[in-house]
This record gives sequence, C-alpha cells and structure tokens, in this order.
Amino acid sequence: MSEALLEIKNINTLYGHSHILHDLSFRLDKGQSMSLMGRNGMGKTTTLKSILGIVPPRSGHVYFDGEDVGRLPTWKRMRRDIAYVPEGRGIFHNLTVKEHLQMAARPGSDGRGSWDYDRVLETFPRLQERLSNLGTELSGGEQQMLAIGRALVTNPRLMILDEATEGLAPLIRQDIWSVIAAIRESGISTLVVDKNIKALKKLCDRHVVLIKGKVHFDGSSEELDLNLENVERALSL
Ligand SMILES: Nc1ncnc2c1ncn2[C@@H]1O[C@H](COP(=O)(O)OP(=O)(O)OP(=O)(O)O)[C@@H](O)[C@H]1O
Repeated sequence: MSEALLEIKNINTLYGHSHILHDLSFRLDKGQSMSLMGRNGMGKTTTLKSILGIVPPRSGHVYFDGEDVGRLPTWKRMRRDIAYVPEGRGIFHNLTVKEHLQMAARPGSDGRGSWDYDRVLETFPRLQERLSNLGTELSGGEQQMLAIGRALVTNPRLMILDEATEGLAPLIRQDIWSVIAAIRESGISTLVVDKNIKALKKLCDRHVVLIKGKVHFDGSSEELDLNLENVERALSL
C-alpha cells in the first residue's frame, strides 16, 4: 500500500458556534494529486485552513508524513514543506516580483533546492519580464503566477492551492493548469481547490467532494467518471 503524505482524521472545525466541518477524513498519498470540490460555502477553504492550522480544528487529527502536526503553529507546519497559495493570492502591494521570490526562497527541510529563483523564472517567463514591478502593478494572472512561484521557491513536498484559476481569463487558466501539472510531474504533491471538474479530472489522482462540511464523494478519477452525474449534481447550484 502506498504511503500517506497527508492524512486528516475525523476533523471538526467551528467558527464560534457554527459547526463547519463534521468528522472530515481523507488521505493524500505521496506523489499524488488531489482535488477538493464543492459548492460555495461547503467548507473547502476551511478544510485547507484546518490542515494548515490557520483555523485549528476543535477535534480530530492532521498527519503530515506520519507526524501528528495538529498542535503545531502554522509556520511550523509550513516548515515541514507545506506551501499554500491562498484564495486572493496574498501578494504584497509594496514588494516587487523579485523581492517576493527572494524573500520566500529556501531549501526544503531535507536540503532539497531544486526549485530555485532561476527555475521559477524559467517556468514563468511573464514574471521575468515583471521583476521590478510592484504587486499592485500585476494582472490577476501574473499575481497567481507569482503566488505559485513564491510557494515553489520554498521547495515544498505538498502544495495547496485554493481557487487555483478563479477569476482568470481562459488562456491564463490554461497556463496555470499546465504549470500545476508540471509541478506535480516534478514530484510535488498537490491539493487543488477549483471548480473546473474537467481539468481536475485530468490533473488529479483522487477527488474529494464536500457537501456541508462532510465528505460526499472520495475516489479516483475512474470512480469519479462512474459517479459523474451524482458528483455534478453535488456541484451544481
Ligand atoms: N471567519 C469566518 N467566520 C464565520 N463563518 C465563516 C468564516 N469563514 C467562513 N465561514 C463560513 O463557513 C462556511 C464554509 O466556508 P468556506 O469558506 O470554508 O467554504 P468554501 O467551500 O471554501 O466556499 P467558497 O467557494 O465560497 O470559498 C460558510 O458557511 C462560511 O460562511
């Protein structure tokens, strides 16, 4: 049996008295790619924030590479090689593209440094042209490329992307999907939230669909195909 990179077990997450995630469990194996889907407000972002400890679950466990990281602060989880590309991208208005990448660059926890500043610029030639531009001067697509580039230079083993292509023009979306595929090919596991089921089916090995903070579907791309109607119903308005 393959080894789990990320495993969450029976997570319950609340905002005050609002119970959002109910006994949520799933696992992502090493080298694999997983999609997390669901209609607006179903708990996708809350799941990602629970994994990272930004919103710590009230109960349950988060295991990363076999270690229970559930009590660690967010920055320590990220030092275990988890990178996060948040919804809204989190680009700093007053820093240039170059500064964003230089500030974030570091080897992985075991010294891996395959994704460095130069490789990111080779992957995103658009960023190369924009090195001295401030965050505010970038288009939405360029901001997303920078957010992904900034995550890559930390040499993660797991990259988490929230709303990976939301609000981007179709051609830029295609670029982002190609880059996520390349990231995955380079051996980094990915956990991707997006609405494009077709792109996710091609890119990811496993798929989890949430309804009201519970797992409605969890399966491979083949199983997703077999349950497509059911899953599409869970995703439609
Ligand atoms: N900071 C917060 N305080 C209180 N409730 C919140 C907070 N953040 C999110 N929620 C609520 O938690 C529920 C799940 O939200 P979440 O953002 O995880 O959903 P989502 O599936 O990511 O949806 P979207 O696609 O809209 O981002 C929603 O009902 C939302 O209103």
